Amino acid sequence: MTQAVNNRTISGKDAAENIVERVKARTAELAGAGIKPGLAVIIVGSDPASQVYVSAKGKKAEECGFFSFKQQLPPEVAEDRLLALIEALNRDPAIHGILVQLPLPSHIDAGKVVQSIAPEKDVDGFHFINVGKLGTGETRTAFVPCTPAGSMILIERIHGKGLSGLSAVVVGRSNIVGKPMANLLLAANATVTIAHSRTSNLDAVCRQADIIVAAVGRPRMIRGDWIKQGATVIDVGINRVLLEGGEPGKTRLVGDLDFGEAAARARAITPVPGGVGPMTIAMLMANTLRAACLAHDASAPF
Ligand SMILES: Nc1nc(=O)c2c([nH]1)NC[C@@H]1CN(c3ccc(C(=O)N[C@@H](CCC(=O)O)C(=O)O)cc3)C=[N+]21
Repeated sequence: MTQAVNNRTISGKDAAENIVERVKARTAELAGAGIKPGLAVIIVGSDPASQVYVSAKGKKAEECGFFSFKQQLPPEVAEDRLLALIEALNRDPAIHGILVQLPLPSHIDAGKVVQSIAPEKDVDGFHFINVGKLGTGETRTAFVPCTPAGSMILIERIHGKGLSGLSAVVVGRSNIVGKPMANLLLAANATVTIAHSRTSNLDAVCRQADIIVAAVGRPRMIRGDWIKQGATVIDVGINRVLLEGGEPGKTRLVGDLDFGEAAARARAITPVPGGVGPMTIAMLMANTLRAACLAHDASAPF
């Protein structure tokens, strides 16, 4: 179901298509030089949402002209077997990007698994080397996590590349979204606040934001009247909720904000679905292309 779209809506779908077109064009050129970007996605267990995301990633990789490899592992797989698979992919010259779908079952140490991925194949940008590069401004060779990287491109669509003089509030402090998002905003010269569920006067903190990035994973957590008039709103939340008044068991996706409430005050706002989600997948393609280019000393468009 699509939301009412107005001229304040930032279409992540359109922006993602634009990136994917550029990835396809460069991939076609590389084919002439015998280079084919390769993406390996590992999924443990059969969580339905994870299955949907992983198949979307594989499909997009094929659409881009990549070599796409998916390894499905049973939920009870031993950590050692997963680490051995990653080790083999680290050595495989046909693979430029490795993604282990999160979350992992609790008997597996997700941190250990993520850190076992070769930093130059870490297209999720979760390895300490890439986290450190982002934090120190070494963005030429860093892999930036896909969701914040995609969110930043949507922000640039509204504000251009520099955010000097603007106040940005990131609500959420995860290693996957909140912290890297704050680093990207800081690198663009915004004045950045990282808020979270234990922030006092969260409403007042949000109200002073020229740019607000909501990444808490709680439906409608951020209210419309917490949005400063004319602010740019990036809704990273992907929450599946029961459809009120609909067939029992039917669900729909909502963000961390009430779209209607926030759209009434925002200058620009991302919808859910069709906002940050498609950008996450597009940036995974961009990162994989970049990994292949870096591996072959070829120039990358990103
Ligand atoms: N190692 C790892 N890397 C990830 O990047 C990663 C992960 N694990 N685990 C799960 C989260 C979630 N994630 C999404 C990607 C695309 C959409 C997306 O395209 N959403 C569509 C809607 C899809 C639908 O209808 O369900 C949209 O917002 O328009 C959503 C969520 C990547 N993740």
